[in-house]
Amino acid sequence: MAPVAIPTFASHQLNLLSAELAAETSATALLTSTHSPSALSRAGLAITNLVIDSQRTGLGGKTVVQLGRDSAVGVSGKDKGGKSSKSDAARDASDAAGLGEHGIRVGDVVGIGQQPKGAEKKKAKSELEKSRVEGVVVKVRQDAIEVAVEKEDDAEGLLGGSKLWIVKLANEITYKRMNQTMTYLEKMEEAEYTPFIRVLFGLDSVTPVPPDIDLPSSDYAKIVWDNPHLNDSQKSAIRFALASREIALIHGPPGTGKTYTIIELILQLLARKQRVLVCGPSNISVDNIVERLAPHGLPLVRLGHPARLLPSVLAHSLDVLTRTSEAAAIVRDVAKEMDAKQASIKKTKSGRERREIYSVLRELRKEYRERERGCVDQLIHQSKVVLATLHGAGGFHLKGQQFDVVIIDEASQALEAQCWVPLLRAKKVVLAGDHLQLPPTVKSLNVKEKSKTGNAEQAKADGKNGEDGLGQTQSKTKGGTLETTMFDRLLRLYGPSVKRMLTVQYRMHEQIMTFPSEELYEGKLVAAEDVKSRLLKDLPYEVMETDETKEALVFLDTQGGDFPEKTEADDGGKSLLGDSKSNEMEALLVGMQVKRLVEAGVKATDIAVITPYNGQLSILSRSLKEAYPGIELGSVDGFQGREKEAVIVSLVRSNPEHEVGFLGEKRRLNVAMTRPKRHLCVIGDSETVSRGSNFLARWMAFLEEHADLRYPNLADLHVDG
Ligand SMILES: Nc1ncnc2c1ncn2[C@@H]1O[C@H](COP(=O)(O)OP(=O)(O)OP(=O)(O)O)[C@@H](O)[C@H]1O
Repeated sequence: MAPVAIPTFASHQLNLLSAELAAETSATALLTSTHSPSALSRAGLAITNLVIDSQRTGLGGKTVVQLGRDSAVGVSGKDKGGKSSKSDAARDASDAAGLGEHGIRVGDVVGIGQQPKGAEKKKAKSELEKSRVEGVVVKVRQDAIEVAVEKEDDAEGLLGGSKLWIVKLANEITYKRMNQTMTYLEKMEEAEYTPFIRVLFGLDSVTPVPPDIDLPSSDYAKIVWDNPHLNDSQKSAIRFALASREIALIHGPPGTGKTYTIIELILQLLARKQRVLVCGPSNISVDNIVERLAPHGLPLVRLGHPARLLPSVLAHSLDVLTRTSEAAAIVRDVAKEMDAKQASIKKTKSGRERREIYSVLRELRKEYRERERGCVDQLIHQSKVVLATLHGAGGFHLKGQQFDVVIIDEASQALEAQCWVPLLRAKKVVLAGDHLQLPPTVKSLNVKEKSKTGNAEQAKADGKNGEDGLGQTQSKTKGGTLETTMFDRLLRLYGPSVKRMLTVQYRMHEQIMTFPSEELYEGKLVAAEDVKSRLLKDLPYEVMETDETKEALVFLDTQGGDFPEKTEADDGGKSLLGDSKSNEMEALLVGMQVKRLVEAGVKATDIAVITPYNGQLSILSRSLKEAYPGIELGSVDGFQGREKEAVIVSLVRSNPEHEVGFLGEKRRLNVAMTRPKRHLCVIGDSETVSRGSNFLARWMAFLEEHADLRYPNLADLHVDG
């Protein structure tokens, strides 16, 4: 493939990103501007009638405000809390009331504002904008919510005495970082391009890795492995990543131990005195690595808002280290003083007194920041491994820092612009991912062509015949869409010579693995000894041997037209799910299969039902959630990265026109069929599905030949109830 002009690439990315941000924020903005606080609260996007219970200095010197229900609301005659401290009786009453049902979670960005009163409701948006204080939710309890406010001084404005409300906001920070990075790339003079940047765009060729690194005669053969259990493909990938000069892709099909391999790679790089920055697209992807790396006792630092980190990795968080390390003693003193001042605000009697305290607090905060800055620099400088989300690597903490290697886990789930945030600090990159599973979720259809139905699901399906496994949508559009990841692009630019594939999988029964392996992974996957013949009947708890539990692969073929699909909009009117498809008869079959598994002794928590269609998901939730507590129901997209002992896949599509919509996307099917460990049950109409693409036709043929094939009929459903 031809080299890419960097300014053209960057400006194309900027366009795509602005369309994506617009798609993300328009929904929130529309809601907050057109709905009253109480309507937003009913929709789970806001919590109303709040007062500040308390304030404290939280992690990283941030002011954390705790908001609780205004005890005057709904508890007539009680003390109106929030001024000094609530009376016990009022607190009991408000505790009992709690915050009610809402969808605000730890890590969400929220706005806290004065709640508009009745007549002002129409002006809710402008009121909110004026007085809004932004922050990140750090704790959610039944009766209170804690928010770390962004600009500490703002908290002052919230103490005016009137009722407050909080509303969930779109998180724009990730876009800001991507935009800054792309703008920087766009404006770079050619003379400023580093050799590494030139290679990433194909302006210079990648340095070839010596061909003998896996041979016993090579120096790389003498590596002393920290983990004695690595398999050969993992060792080879690590040698390759160590030997490569600029780029190494570690291709990890489902269950092949990508993260496992990355841990060893980090240890090997450190042994070679390399400075490493490890990133992932999500907090959980980064925490997963911190958790596995921490037992090795290395000096490591995890950047990121403490509210968003797993409790188990908090001890390595920069914010926490800034408080607990020796270097931090000097910072702690100021924090203590700030806490004392903050606590004294509650006791103030006049506005003047309060203002005085705030002015002292401002001075203290300035000092705190200066001392913290020194401490942070020291901590980061000492750490050989720094871990952050991709956009987190763009924060001020890493300003001026350079790394020998940047490792990006789950790279095929990351937007390319996101990857560039850490890469501007690097000389070499190792990307671990699987471009044959789903790419990052893109909300805007941006440059994708709309299908004749104008439906997003259908538009995605345009890729159904893309035989490269990536779908056509990306290759159709010059410059690609946001779904084209850096992993994809580098693979197209340089071909397989820049990657190594992990080939032993530790998840699936051999029979479940065979089709995806043959079709997508060149037949190279091997099932590890421990998993290749594991069945449900061998679970470590008592499970009866039945037709279900002794089979790894079951196919319920609903061909014949008795199990027709339905479009939500067929009911008349546009439902919230748009025109997502569903299939009620198929949902009954799913119910029947779940019942059989549970009756055989399989725990509901070991079963997942997944389907590509939200319409189907909502039917399944109605019928299964209550009957089988603990069962997991999910969309295919939402289940990526997960696994379960038994998985039932409901394909939904069954129509005389043989249309398959976005079922045609290979990567989605790949994710669906590679989630189970011991049992995969596929339910679908082979007549419709096999006409969707060659891939689907081959899958149906494979299932007919190799699965335990059954042709359910309506009578079965009545018998099984
Ligand atoms: N060489 C190995 N020997 C034994 N077990 C292994 C080996 N490599 C990986 N595993 C096991 O395989 C499982 C998957 O590993 P890991 O979580 O690292 O995979 P992953 O590729 O990151 O996962 P996913 O496929 O979900 O992205 C883990 O339980 C891990 O312990």
